[in-house]
Amino acid sequence: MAKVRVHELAKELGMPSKDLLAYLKEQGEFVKTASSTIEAPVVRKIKENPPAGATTGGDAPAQSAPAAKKTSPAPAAAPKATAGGAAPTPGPRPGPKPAATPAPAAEQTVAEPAPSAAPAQPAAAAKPAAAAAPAAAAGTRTEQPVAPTAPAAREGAPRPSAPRPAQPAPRQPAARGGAGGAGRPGGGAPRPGNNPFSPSQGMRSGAPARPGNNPFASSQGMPRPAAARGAGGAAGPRPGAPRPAGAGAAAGGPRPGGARPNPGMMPDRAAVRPGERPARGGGRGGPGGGGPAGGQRGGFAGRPGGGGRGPGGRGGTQGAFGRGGGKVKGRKSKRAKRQEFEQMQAPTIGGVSVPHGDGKTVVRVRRGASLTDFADRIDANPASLVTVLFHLGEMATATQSLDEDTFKLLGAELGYNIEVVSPEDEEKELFSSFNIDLEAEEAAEDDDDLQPRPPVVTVMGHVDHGKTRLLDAIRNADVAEGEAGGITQHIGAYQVHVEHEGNDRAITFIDTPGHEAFTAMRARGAKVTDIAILVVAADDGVMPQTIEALNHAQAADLPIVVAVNKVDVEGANPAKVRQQLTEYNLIAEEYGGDTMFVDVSAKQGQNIDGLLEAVLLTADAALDLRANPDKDARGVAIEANLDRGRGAVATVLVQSGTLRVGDGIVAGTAHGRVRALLDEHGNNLQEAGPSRPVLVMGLASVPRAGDTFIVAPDDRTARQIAERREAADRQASLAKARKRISLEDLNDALAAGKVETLNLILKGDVSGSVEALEDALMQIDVGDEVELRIIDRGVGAITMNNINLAVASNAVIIGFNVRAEGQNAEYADKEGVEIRYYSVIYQAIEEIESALKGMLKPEFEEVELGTAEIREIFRSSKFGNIAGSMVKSGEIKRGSKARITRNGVVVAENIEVAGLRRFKDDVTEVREGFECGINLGSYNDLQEGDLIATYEMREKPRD
Ligand SMILES: Nc1nc2c(ncn2[C@@H]2O[C@H](COP(=O)(O)OP(=O)(O)OP(=O)(O)O)[C@@H](O)[C@H]2O)c(=O)[nH]1
Repeated sequence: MAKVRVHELAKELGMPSKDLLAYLKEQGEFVKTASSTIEAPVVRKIKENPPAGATTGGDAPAQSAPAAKKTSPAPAAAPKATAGGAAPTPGPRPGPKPAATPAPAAEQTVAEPAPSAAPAQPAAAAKPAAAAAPAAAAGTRTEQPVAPTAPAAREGAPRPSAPRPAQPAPRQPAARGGAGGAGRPGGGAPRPGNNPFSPSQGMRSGAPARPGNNPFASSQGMPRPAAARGAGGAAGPRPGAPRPAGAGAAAGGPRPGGARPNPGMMPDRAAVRPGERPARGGGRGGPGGGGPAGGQRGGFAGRPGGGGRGPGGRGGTQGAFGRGGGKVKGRKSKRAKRQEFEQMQAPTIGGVSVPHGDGKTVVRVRRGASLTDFADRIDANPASLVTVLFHLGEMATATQSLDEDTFKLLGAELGYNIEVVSPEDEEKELFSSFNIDLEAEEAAEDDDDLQPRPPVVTVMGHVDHGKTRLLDAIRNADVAEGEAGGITQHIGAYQVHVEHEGNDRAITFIDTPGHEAFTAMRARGAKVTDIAILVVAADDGVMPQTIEALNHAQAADLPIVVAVNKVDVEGANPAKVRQQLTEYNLIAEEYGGDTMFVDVSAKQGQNIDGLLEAVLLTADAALDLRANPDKDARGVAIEANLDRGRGAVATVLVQSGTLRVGDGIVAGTAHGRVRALLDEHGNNLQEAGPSRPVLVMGLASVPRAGDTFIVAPDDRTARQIAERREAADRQASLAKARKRISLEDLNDALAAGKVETLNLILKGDVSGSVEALEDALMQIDVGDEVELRIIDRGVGAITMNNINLAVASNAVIIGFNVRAEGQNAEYADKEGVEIRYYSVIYQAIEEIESALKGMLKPEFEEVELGTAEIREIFRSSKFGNIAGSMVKSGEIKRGSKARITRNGVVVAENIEVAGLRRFKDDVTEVREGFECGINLGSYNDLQEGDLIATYEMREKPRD
């Protein structure tokens, strides 16, 4: 959901922005100006509880409840204040269950009684209150009585956000359609109709509906709550529905679950709340439902040769409703193109020639493969497969990744048994061909083999909240080793030692802050991190990337420790951070949750040991961190680069086993023999055990961040594994590198073959920058006319191979901090290969973006030059009809294009002004207010009163 700004909300509430701003500031929200954004949960709260001065906004029950609260805060707030000690207790982290700090309750409701009640809080009374706090916090909103005893409170409301799943509200299908009114009756069943894209319609009417690759399906992408999907009738009881689905009824009365936070408070879920959005019937049906019919009628209503100007000419759904006649853009809209496509008859399978299997032939494709990949395997034309798939009721472009179901469907039709192989399976197969079975190896380990290992931690959070500073501070707090500030090398990860409960404990930190790197590694299947530290600046609060990081960490099932940073800054409000995060299911221990929040100042090095202790406590409580050190090492490459003096160097994290100097190792497509191991202090190590990050020297090439590594039984095996991986990568890289054109769009399939492509080869000094550059380039949006393909990428100098590939595929090479030297440069020159060198990523992106824009076909727009009204028709045997006209506006130019309208209706267009005369003289132009004779060449259907408008097409600059 888009964030709401202060002035927008103020408008909605019918009050001046500055009053709302003041109110928000009073409430402790981080807003500065009227255009500051407000978090969704806060918006909701404000709407439910509008401040004094609001004239509208807030639904009925919400308004009445807060009104009661506002006028008589005592009943709600007083018990809480006395029972709970309502003041936040910022500062150093209190004990695991400290005297309760039910800050949210205090803040959200009435601030005044809190401070006075706080200091005198006896510890004994605080304990039960601590557990009751969240319930109390939320309960004040609806004046629901709060159970005074701790156990009851725990059961009823263990944590403010957690109860979502605890209160399943069975959906009542009947209520949905009826109450909503707008809901399509019987939304659960596919509507019989003309949707050619429905897998359950058309040629294969028997095929069951299933999630697929239909770009129009609303249910694709991230799984969404059942309520969000159109055909949700089948969803049954929906856990977490805070109010009954009979929304009509629920909207009026107080919410049954009102005492708890509900999903509506979560910004990302607010959009799918059941009561607010009538269910769409059948995801696929939605936008396309009226499409074909509308498109056709629109087309017929328009002039022949539709798509031109004139009434109904546009041929879109507008035409279907009798509107139309608007200006036609230079390009057809996606919708128009789609409708055009819909109007085409679905091609029959006999119409295209595709090789058929015998029903048993097994074809293996990689997960994420496209029709092009499959076409390669069976020696077919990808465009034909697009057609076949279309015929089966699925739309996909030739380069779009298909899911397994779609491949199965296609395979069944063509007589192939298509097996989709995941990268993990591929890896397993590869290893097993060398008699290496990592799973069996692990399964054979028993408890005696496993030794405790240090946790591996990643620091995430919003920009500028202090991630880097915190990592620095932690590095410097390496007290046990007495090497404060002694980490001399950046190797991508480091280990610190702390004294914990009398033991020396190590913690490994990944030194690349941010969830992007973390997720990129995860995407490659590398599970590196055990615990995430979520850094939130206490003076800024929860920000968009805080939530993003949180989601990424939760998606990876990582326990989270929250570092509330910058507590030294004036105006820091650590309690507020705790309160904000409750909305996202991170409940501080102080509030009865199980997440440790630690107030720190990275800048002043304050309470870093507290944070490290929290990491260890969380690791011990939530994880079983053990590994077998007595075997060949297995792990992940964290970072790698090409070093001038040392060759390829890679920082790897050993995950199990022990890595030793002299080991034969293969990491991704790189292999070699470990020549030296260095730690973060630059010390030479002979070996590295589980959770130890080390810099490895001796690899022949540079692995990618996130590549897994293993110690191979011998050098030859290592080399062969690397080569096999490289070959597989090469095969997959072309298809994978293709920039996908908007999923919604099927034009690319139609236009396949016509698409202009910019092929790039990226080379850089460090794998990280090559990846960053590639990601950034893939995000360049240049519309659908140009395709950007990264056909190869790698670390190191620009080689002869790169240049040959560039020659073969007409590609441009981008050298990021690397060059083609000596004869390679000459060769590139000779072959006419363009190599562009950059050392600043943004410059590279900018230039490529403009290059792409330059490649775009010019867009033209029509510019009207002038109009003239025909006053008299002169017939000439030599020239045909001459229109004696008066120029009404602009000027009429010889040679320009003309359009004739009669009573407002276009009767002809694209006619050339062949001759122009003033009296007896031929002229090139005649201006407004003058009479002239216009000759329109062979076009003679002219009448007095017709309007001749002249225009020309001018190239439109791209923005
Ligand atoms: N006062 C104060 N300033 C801090 C603290 N921690 C970080 N800062 C400052 O906040 C700014 C941002 O800190 P960084 O560590 O660069 O933040 P980051 O999260 O790594 O930022 P990105 O790398 O841009 O994502 C710097 O100016 C730091 O000096 C702190 O505890 N107190």
